[in-house]
Amino acid sequence: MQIEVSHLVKEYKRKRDPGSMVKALASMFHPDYERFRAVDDINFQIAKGEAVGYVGPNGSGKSTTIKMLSGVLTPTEGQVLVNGMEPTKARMKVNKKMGVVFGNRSVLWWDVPVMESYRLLQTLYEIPEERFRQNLEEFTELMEMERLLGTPERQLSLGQKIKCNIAAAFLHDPEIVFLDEPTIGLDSESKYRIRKFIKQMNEERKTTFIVTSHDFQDIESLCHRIILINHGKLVVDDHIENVRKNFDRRKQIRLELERNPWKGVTEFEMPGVRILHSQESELVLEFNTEEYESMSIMNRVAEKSRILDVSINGQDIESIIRDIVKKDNGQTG
Ligand SMILES: Nc1ncnc2c1ncn2[C@@H]1O[C@H](COP(=O)(O)OP(=O)(O)OP(=O)(O)O)[C@@H](O)[C@H]1O
Repeated sequence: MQIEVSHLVKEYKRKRDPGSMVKALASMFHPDYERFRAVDDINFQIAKGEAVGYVGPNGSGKSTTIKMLSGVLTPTEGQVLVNGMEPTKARMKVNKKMGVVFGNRSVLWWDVPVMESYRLLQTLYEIPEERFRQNLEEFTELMEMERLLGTPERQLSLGQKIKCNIAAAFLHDPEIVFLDEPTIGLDSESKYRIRKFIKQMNEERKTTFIVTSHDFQDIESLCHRIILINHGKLVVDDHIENVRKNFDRRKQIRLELERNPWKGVTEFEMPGVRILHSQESELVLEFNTEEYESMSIMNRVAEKSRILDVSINGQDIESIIRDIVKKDNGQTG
């Protein structure tokens, strides 16, 4: 396995909630700290060439995990091995095999042409000239960035900046690349190009990817597997298709009716079936697949109106994940 994470824990200190105004004032002078687990006993393994979406709500511990995988933070307990090495102990060696792309941070120098930044990275990572040239040629062609190389970063648009940062992350032929919100703030054309480039690197070079993103189109288009964490604990680790199969609980039926008897009605007569939309001839219902089958709902509708057309949709992965998190938090609905 290329990445092995076992019983990984990271504890931070945070100020204890004082509970009352008086205590809050007192705690300004004598703050009372408590330790809490941002990452709490996580285990997973990632093989070379996998593309994994590491997802979870804000504050669930994603960045903390990635920082431990890349050797920036030392685990409180447990172990991370990258190619058999502990990242904090062999930081230079491990870093040479890694690349990072932060959608909202840059590794390029603000004031110098992009090419000069690349040259500095070449020196830093000791990239042989021939390899550097081949990679640069391939990346500039794939992401159409020839014109950008002579421009300082400060003059680039957000999309151009991200393209240049992505190319920068791949110049030293990393085996593992961390992508943190790689397409944040981009238009759909730039998103498409960037995702295409990343997929190509994954398929042709077998680069391993760990993607943390709140944009589930990134996750769906780039990753085969999802690891979901919540409050620092691992909740799901499976192929996206299995997550869809095992957790898709809500379906929507869109019906075109000759006459819609539920027009202006807010409740459907079968408990638990929700009316999402009801117009002249269109009715959209949502139901839980553990409670009902689509046929029984359609039969009930057909008792009152002729059905002209019907389509049935499952949940998208984003709403499936949202439901799993809600359930894990002990919420319903
Ligand atoms: N240096 C730190 N000191 C104390 N607490 C921290 C520190 N860094 C993060 N935390 C806390 O640890 C928890 C996990 O944070 P982390 O940044 O790993 O979450 P995340 O899943 O990456 O969130 P987001 O999606 O918002 O980026 C949060 O409660 C956060 O406030």
